[in-house]
Amino acid sequence: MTAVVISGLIVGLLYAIAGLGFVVIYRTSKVLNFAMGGLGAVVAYVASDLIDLGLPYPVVVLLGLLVGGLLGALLELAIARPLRDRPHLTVALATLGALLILEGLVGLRYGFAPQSLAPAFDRGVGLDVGPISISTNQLFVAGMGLVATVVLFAIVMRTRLGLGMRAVSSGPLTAQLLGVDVGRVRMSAWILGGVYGGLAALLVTPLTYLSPGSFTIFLLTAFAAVVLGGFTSVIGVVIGALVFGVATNLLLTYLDSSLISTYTFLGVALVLVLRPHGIFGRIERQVPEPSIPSRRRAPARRGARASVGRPGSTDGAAPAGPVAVPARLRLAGWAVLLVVLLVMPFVTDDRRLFLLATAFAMFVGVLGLNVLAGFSGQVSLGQSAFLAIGAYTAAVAVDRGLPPLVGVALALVVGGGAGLLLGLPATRLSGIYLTLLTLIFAFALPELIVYLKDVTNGASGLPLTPPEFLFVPANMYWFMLAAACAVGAGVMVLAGTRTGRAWRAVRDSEDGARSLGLKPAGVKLGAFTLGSALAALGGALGGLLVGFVGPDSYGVFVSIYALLAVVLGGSGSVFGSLLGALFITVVPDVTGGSGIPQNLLFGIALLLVLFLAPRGLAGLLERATLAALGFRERRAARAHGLEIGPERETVADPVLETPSSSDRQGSEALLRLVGVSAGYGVEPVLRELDLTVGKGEIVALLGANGAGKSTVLRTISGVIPADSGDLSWEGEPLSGWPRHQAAASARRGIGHIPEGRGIFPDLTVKENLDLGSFAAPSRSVSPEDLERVLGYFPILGDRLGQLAGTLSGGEQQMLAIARALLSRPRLLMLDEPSLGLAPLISQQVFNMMRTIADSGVSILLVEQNARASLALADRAYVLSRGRVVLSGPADEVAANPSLTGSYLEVG
Ligand SMILES: Nc1ncnc2c1ncn2[C@@H]1O[C@H](COP(=O)(O)OP(=O)(O)OP(=O)(O)O)[C@@H](O)[C@H]1O
Repeated sequence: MTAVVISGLIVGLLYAIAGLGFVVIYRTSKVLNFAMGGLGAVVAYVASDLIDLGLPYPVVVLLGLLVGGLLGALLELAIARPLRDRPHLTVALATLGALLILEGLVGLRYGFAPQSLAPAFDRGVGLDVGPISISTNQLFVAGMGLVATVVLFAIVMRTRLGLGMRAVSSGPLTAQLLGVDVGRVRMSAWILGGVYGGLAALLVTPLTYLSPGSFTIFLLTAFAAVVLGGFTSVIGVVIGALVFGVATNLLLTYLDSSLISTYTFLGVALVLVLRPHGIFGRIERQVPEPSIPSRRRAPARRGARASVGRPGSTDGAAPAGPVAVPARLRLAGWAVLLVVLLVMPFVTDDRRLFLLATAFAMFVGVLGLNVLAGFSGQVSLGQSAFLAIGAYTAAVAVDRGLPPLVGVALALVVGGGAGLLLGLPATRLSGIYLTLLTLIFAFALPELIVYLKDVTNGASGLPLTPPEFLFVPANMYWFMLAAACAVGAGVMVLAGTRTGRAWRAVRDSEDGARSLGLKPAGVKLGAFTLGSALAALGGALGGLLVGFVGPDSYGVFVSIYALLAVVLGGSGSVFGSLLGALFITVVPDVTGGSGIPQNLLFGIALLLVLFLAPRGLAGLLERATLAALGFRERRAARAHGLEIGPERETVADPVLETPSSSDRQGSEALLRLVGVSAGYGVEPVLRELDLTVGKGEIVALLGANGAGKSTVLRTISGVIPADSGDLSWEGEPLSGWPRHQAAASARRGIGHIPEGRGIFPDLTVKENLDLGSFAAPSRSVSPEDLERVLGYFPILGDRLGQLAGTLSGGEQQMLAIARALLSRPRLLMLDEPSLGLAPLISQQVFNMMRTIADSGVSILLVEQNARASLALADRAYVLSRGRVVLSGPADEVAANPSLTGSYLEVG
């Protein structure tokens, strides 16, 4: 028993190392890095080469870690960075593409046959404790595991980089405003993740075997262990991995070891149902931040909004698309396709017909996954299991004497039932937890099939002989085509109904869907059930084609290929599913003899699509057809009565008084904006704005809701770029600063406390204050600085060890100001500092601003309490629809009769 626990702990440490690599990247970039499996494979093969060269083992390990780190950096540069403005799922899929490429390349270089990697030490006994003996290699693995865990814990909890990582994890924009170089932090995390992935591969491979895909299989199990523990903390990951390692070892020893994945699945399902964020995890609290659309995306989004749910959009509405395809054209496209498919049996040979029939069966399964992932936003990796359920249902039915077609019909029903059962817990989970549960299900099912050998004939499989008329290849083709047409048309019709709209509403925003009166869990469960039923049908059809079903045909990689087909073809598109299914069926057939690994081709295709054609091959084809027919975006949109981009504002801007000419003078100006226009999409929010802040001045920025006040602050601190005009800081242009503009401006002395304060709730008060050091001139917070700032806010001194999320609203505001002051800003911009504060606390905050200004720091204040801010300020600007309509000394602005009521209530 003790020996089992000890070896379980060692396996657990291995899971922990791999898991830490995952988590460090996930926390900072919100990307599930599937490419880690390929990275580990490269490291292990390089190590094997180096050992063959006769290098000493420590050198091999060091070089292996170096390769891991370099690959981590490469993945960040090539995938995470260019795709950083795209949804996290897209980036995760891109890492899946990278995984396939890395595995393919490794296979090309070293072959796919399993090999062994020598362990660091031989397996001789290293330690005898009573009856238990631990091998030297086990001791080595345990030692490395412990060191790796402690080192990562120290980095995350005790270093400046770790503090930056934790800040980026819960509020990347806010971290930037504090001077954290988010790009550099993320790069460091990917390097660290690569090193940990490499280390895990070096330690695991000698215990198992070496093949291009072996480390990926280990990683997927490690992933289960990590999510079980809780994805949010280093300690949670380690404890979860250890518990998982010991539990699976105990199960392997004392229960039937052939059902290990099934037990794992049941255990994980139970934990996730009871604790949806893992045993030790909790929901990571995020700093509320505005979502800033990237420039490139903005127009496409408008297009997407215009095209979703369009009547006549028979394809069930692609998720995004700048061009709305006229319904007639779409119908004509389908008609042409149908004609081509109908003439196929008369123009091609039996082999090709069989290939196409296979693609149609695959299409049914892929469309099932598209209903789940593309239409309703649930990424499942369990599709292979449902394909297996369908194939086996039909085969068992035939085995019991039922006609094959009845078996196929039963597959649909049983698949739907199984989907309903798994969906009940799964659809209540969000994001990666749903993916995880379905992934483990996919692992467990082939094993369960072998175990239930009385019914399934175990590893030998079962025949699934089709009815006699299907022995003729052309008949098989017609049959599969008819099934594909029926399913495709059914999903298209459904996508255009209330149900389809509900899927898309839940996919786009669960909260939004709830506000429309929908129940997201029910909608998702419906989609999950349908998706599973279609997968099972696809599985049964596939079984009929081959005439046989066996457990080996339904590994997890089949799920990955199905997901690949969805994305390649076009997520949320029926036509896309057909193209995707054709791609994954036909391409391997065409390239089979070339010696190029299939994964390499799939990976390259996936990356190309994700980078160049986010709507998949279907979108690409659609665009090409429209271009060939002379459609242009705006013309196509107008043909549908749609408008791309908002109407230009026609209401004249009321001008109270021309801005004071002193704005354009003021040689002592610290900050100067001249003719600045800026915004978030196509239309500017700020229009030709002039504004200055002098040294030591308090300037108030007033205006009604939506006038653009926060946008002015965001433009100054570089959160959004100015479209035109000049911004200068002490006479130097602001735009000349490096890329991470917000971090750069913080370091140059522009402090920006955003609306909502930007406090990191899961960091302590002291850690929040330490973040002030990132933009400080000395890049550190000296004890004197801390004492000076705590002198302003003594209450914070008593709360240094407390989590900032537990502070009162007033204390949080004080913390935000104190943190900003620690970076020694020369201009402090505050956005609604009194929002939600009791009058007395508000007054204290205002008094503090006066003291700060008296110490030489300029203040630009956006404040809803106009009377209080005018009383405090030296000068004021009044904004309306992004233009300055009144400016001057604060008392003159306050006295202006047209101010009251027109733009804001003074007082
Ligand atoms: N993150 C964003 N993405 C897209 N548009 C935005 C974003 N933030 C603001 N806007 C738009 O810019 C305009 C100005 O908003 P802004 O928040 O600057 O106004 P404000 O004067 O600060 O208003 P409030 O007092 O209500 O905060 C509004 O029309 C708003 O819809």
